[in-house]
Amino acid sequence: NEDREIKSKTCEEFNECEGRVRTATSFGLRRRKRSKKGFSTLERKRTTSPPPSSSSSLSPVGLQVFSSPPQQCPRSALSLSPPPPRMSTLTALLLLLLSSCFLNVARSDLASDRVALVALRSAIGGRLLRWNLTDPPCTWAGVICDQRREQVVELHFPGMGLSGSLPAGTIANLTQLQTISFRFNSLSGPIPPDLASLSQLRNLYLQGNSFSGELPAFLFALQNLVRLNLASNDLSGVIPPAFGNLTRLKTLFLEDNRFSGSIPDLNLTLDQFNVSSNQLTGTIPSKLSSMAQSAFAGNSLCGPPLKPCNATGTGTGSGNKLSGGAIAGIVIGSVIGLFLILLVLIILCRRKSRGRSEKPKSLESGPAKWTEAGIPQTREARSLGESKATSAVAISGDRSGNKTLVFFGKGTSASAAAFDLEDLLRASAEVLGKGTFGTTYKATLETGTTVAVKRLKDVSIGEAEFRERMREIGAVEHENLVGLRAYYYNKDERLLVYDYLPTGSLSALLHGNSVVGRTPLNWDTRCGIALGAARGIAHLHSGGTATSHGNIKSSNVLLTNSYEAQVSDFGLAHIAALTAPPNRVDGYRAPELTNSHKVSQKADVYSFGVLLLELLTGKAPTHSLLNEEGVDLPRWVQSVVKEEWTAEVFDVELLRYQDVEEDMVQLLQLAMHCTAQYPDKRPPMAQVVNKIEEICRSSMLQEQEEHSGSGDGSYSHQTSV
Ligand SMILES: Nc1ncnc2c1ncn2[C@@H]1O[C@H](COP(=O)(O)OP(=O)(O)OP(=O)(O)O)[C@@H](O)[C@H]1O
Repeated sequence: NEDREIKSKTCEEFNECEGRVRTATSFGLRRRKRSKKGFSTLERKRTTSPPPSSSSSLSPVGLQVFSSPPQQCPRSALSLSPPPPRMSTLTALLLLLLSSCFLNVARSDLASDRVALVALRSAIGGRLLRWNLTDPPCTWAGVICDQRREQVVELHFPGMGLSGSLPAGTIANLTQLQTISFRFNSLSGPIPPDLASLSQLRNLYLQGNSFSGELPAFLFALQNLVRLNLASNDLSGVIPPAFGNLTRLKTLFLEDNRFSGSIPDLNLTLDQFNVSSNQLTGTIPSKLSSMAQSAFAGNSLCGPPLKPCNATGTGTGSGNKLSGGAIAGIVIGSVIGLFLILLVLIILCRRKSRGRSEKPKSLESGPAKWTEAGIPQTREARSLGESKATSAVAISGDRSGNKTLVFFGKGTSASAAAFDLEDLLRASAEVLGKGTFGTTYKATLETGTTVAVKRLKDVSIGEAEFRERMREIGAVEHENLVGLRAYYYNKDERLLVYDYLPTGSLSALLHGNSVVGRTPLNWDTRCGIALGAARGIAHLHSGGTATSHGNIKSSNVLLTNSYEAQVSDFGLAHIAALTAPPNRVDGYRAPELTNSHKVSQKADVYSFGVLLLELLTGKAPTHSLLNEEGVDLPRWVQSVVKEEWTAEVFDVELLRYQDVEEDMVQLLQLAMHCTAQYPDKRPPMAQVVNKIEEICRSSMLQEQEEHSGSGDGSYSHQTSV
């Protein structure tokens, strides 16, 4: 009876404690799966060791119970065999000895993990893995331990410049590893034989290295593997049918290697699969026919989803195989032919349009100018097909002779009627980009003033309504909003004049061509941008429930010289909503907006959430299909987080800021909150601002101190490398 009592007390304590564990992990982000080894130890322990004396001093073993459903606890307690006779002192002593022995084993587990990590570091990392060896291994960058901090369960060393091959006897000793991410390093040699010992391994990311040789047999004994990414290595040989043994496998990426032979008929239900850019031949197994064509591109494969196979097992076409030279000849011939046809067409078109528009000769050679026809005569403008569309348009004043720009605001470069329409027309212009509402140009006036001019297309609302809308937009002044400085209206042409922000957009900064010397954004800068953009949007929303932006995305977050964010294009979605639907990028659009004319504050919050995810992951939602995960950004992040490998979602650039990891996770949680599927579940923008302030406060304060301490007034966004 005493024994039964003790056991049910233990269960109560465990359940009480479970509540706490749940709260601590309620976001589901930091939770780690418990190891099987832990469970089996528990089973042994539960029948042998005395219960912990209080819930606050629960041993780690006690916590293991919570991985079973709560109701199982009393059941298992009651289902125990009849109570044993009273414990003798000797038995109690023996139990004490056993439990202390167990704790020592746990301690020695971490000690041996530590030894393995140090060996790994000296083999492939050197100083690149900046660990303070006097700290416990669970605090080392990229090393994640189980909840009891007794064993290493995950290693994340993406893009850290690691090189060399993994010697035997290093990671083999980290027996509880569930996730290994060594992606985008320079590791070489065969697939590490040490992996054979890691029976708990679920996620293995070795893509973007120089591993070579054939796929080893031990890989197919890792029964727990769910995700395997070996893309972009130098692996060769065949794809073994033994992959079929990995019954839990959901993701298999083998693209960009030198695999040959055919794809085996795997009896697996894969969510993600890619073998493109190898030397594979033969028919695609029917089970893989639902995958995208791109998953097989760059091989000599046939069958759905590619073209049907002929008798020889290659793509349809003539039975006789064409030689490589013949194929190359045909391709080159077709390209040249096509090019010539295009050239003739272009010459004909240009002659025709020249005749029609009687373009002044000086424009051909002179500096790019806005002409009286309102055409910025730059090569870019012409290539965008603008000349033709606008050649009949003249900003020569409407019938009433109105040739004036209407100005708003005060005291900035573009305001205070510092120039008139004539000045604007004489300015040299450069296309910045073509968006939903028209084309935006950078116009440099002869005085040296630079402004951004948006040339609206397809606005069919009446003049009075247009002018009223402009008055409303022009009245909005906020440091995080790109203010409308002036506009021009006549029945054929509408120009909006804004301050020009030289640093460009967040989109260009995050995803711009990786120009040499491009500065990656550090954590503080990203925090500041998130906060600035949130404040700008919150200011718009403070104008009443009917006010919303309607087109929030990273190309509409512009940056000042000191990397402060200003949100642009506000108010335009409402104008477009009255005419044509805004061409909002799907990746930012809230799921409830099936009718793209609709805009709402809650939809803005969703778009802003996607923007936060973009800042944190470095991935562009518009390119979601190109993400290796092949899903939209919120869904992808959710799936990664659900699988408990949170660190994987963050931009590689951010992974070096280990001291703000908690802040990053909190911002990620906020982004997920903003992108909740149901609008009611999303927080209002004012709340979002408060939360970002709270999350970013410490790092921003620190940065402000450094800033004021530097005394030169400059703001550095350089990443400390
Ligand atoms: N005031 C400005 N200063 C500097 N760059 C600007 C300014 N306004 C717009 N841009 C840049 O010009 C380009 C075109 O902008 P535009 O607003 O026409 O299209 P978009 O932002 O790509 O799409 P959308 O029209 O849907 O907002 C974008 O790269 C944008 O970042």
